[in-house]
Amino acid sequence: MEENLNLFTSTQEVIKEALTKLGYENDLFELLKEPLRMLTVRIPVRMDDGTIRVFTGYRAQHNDAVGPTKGGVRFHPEVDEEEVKALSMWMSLKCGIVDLPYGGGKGGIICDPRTMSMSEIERLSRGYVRAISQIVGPTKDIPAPDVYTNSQIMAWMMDEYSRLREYDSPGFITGKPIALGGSQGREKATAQGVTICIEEAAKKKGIDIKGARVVIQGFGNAGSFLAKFMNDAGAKVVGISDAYGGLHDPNGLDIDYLLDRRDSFGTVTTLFENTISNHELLEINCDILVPAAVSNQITADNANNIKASIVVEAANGPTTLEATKILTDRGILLVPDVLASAGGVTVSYFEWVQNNQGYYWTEEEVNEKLRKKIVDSFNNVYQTAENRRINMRLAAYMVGARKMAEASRYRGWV
Ligand SMILES: NC(=O)C1=CN([C@@H]2O[C@H](COP(=O)(O)OP(=O)(O)OC[C@H]3O[C@@H](n4cnc5c(N)ncnc54)[C@H](O)[C@@H]3O)[C@@H](O)[C@H]2O)C=CC1
Ligand SMILES: O=C(O)CCC(=O)C(=O)O
Repeated sequence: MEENLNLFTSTQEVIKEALTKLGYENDLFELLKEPLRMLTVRIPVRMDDGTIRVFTGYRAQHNDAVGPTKGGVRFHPEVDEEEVKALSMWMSLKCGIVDLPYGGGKGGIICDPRTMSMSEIERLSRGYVRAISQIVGPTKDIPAPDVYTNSQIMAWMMDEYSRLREYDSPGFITGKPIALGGSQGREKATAQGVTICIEEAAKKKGIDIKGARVVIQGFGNAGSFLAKFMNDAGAKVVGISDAYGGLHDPNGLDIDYLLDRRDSFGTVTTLFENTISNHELLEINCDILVPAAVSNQITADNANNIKASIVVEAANGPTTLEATKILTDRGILLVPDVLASAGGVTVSYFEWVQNNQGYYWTEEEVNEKLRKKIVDSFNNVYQTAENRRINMRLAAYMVGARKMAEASRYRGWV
């Protein structure tokens, strides 16, 4: 039988199983099986050569029973409607796992910013905000960065939204530059969260981070800061990659050099000749493997060849359900995306709180609060998995769905 690579239907499958295990009736699954709202927009952009290109964008709002929806915006040529829907559902689960007063949302635009000028990207970002402005806002739905979007893009989006509303609205979006109300620690937050999950998982597996061999797929916001944190902690980062290929050195790569040379899209391997493929990278001998790029990377085809004892999903959706089963059966500890990558949205929440109160915290305060959230969430999910004898993904979905389910019930929606 063909493996299911559809992120939306495979997410529905696990949500159904989690709700059943939590003892909920099918009406709740009917409510949560897809986003409450899905907006598709067409965004005309004048390109630098004078022509007009019309881009397709999406914003999905999965469930707002707990509070406003929250989640990043992705600029990538492979964005599609079903992926955005699944990403919004994962955001609901993430917010539930780290106990934030949010539901899940997510956005995306089909485009390749690597081939666009800065001013084209700015016009596209502003056009997207105008197109979705009716359904977003600081108390409705709060966007943030994701693949190929960054703090500069958040700044343009915030400026456009503030102009439309005619008042300054820093709480409309998170992941902003510090000068515009961004939070200390947000840029590194996703990698911080992943690092804390690695530390907790390593304790469970009796692995010492110092000297552990680490492979990271993706060298963007999540992957590159993670490489730095692992390197600083004394781990040996033996493999990294970007969209164009990977680098492997069993003696450990020079991470500071690579960080210095990477571009703003997380590309670095194009500077080297002896590269390996992303497929080969995942199968390198190592202790800890971190997919930190795109979805459907560990599948039934390669799950049996993974050498790591711990897989921590910094990316959204990097492992299929069949591969999850194979890895779990092989005794590999898989820390799922909805837990491992929740550091980003956690500090985004802190940023929104700071914007709302107009009072800003130090990086130490942010990091301390982040650590507590992620350690507690890891242990909650781990314990649920142990008690129920289920894998960490299903346990995470159970933990993540509970509050949203209760809130939907209290509101009388089901
Ligand atoms: N930035 C954030 O705060 C958060 C990001 N994530 C997830 O982490 C993952 C990476 O996101 P960011 O680091 O923010 O993005 P980024 O845009 O900063 O970096 C993306 C990296 O992935 C590489 N890449 C792109 N396409 C690839 C492909 N087909 N194969 C292999 N590598 C490829 C790029 O070359 C780059 O190194 C995504 O799945 C994202 O959804 C999850 C939670 C929060
Ligand atoms: O920071 C946020 O609000 C959302 C980050 C995000 O898109 C994600 O966790 O996938």
